[in-house]
Amino acid sequence: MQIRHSTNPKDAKHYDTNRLRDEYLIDSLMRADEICLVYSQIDRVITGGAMPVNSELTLAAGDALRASSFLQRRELGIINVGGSGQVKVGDKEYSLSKLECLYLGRGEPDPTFSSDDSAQPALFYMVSTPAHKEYPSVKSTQADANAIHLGSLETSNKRTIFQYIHEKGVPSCQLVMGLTILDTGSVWNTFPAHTHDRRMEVYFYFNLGEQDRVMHLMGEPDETRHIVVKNHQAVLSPSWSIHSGAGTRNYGFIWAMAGENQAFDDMDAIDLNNFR
Ligand SMILES: O=C[C@H](O)[C@@H](O)CC(=O)C(=O)O
Ligand SMILES: [Zn+2]
Repeated sequence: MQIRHSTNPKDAKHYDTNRLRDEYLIDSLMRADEICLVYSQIDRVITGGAMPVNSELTLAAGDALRASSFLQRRELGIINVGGSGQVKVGDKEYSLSKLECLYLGRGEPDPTFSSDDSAQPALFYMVSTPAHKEYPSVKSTQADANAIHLGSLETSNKRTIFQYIHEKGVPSCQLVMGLTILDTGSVWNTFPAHTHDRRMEVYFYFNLGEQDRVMHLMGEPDETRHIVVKNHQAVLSPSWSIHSGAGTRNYGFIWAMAGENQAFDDMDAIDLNNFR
């Protein structure tokens, strides 16, 4: 598990391209028969990917957590962005097709991941946050999610937000998680951009081709920077940073948040007059 520290916006404005990428970009999450994990000190969020091809993979605590199991003091959200696969937790087995979500509550045994077809491996993206009580583990399909339609084709940002783990959906201690799908011809996400001082966020991009890129925008609203992002890469967004972007085509992204509250609407839209 790679460890990353928190950063201060006063320092971040002096970062060059490499440093920005080292701190905020998670460039490799889906590697065959591996579980990739990044522990960020920003709200202690763990971002990970599991890509089982020829073997079953187990998510274990490892040394960094000093815990008896990964979920001893944590909760976990999993969304599959690949072929269908299985998540085994104790004597329960959950089948996850593309874009289905599984919430695992505190206290669950170490989950194992497998693919139904090694030619079309499952790609389990996951985000975990500290948890202080048990909530039931729940699988949700896209139909179970709360769908919010936003944007328009005129502004190249027609998209649908699917909220899975959130205040009015699957309950959790602090994790809020879902995904957004852009319509064909729409390339902009989360514009006008916003910040939320009470929560950090992680964006994970998917449904991009090899030759596609998203110019992910970050930074304080009056000190914006960009990170060039490929398919299946993620970007950490501290609470002081905007998180937005434009791609070379339409795409999807999984967003996950942790922090002080779970109020999705507790965000501050950027006044475009102060946006630089
Ligand atoms: O705080 C909320 C998150 O940034 C995302 O849910 C926003 C988003 O998916 C979108 O505008 O498309
Ligand atoms: Zn946000």
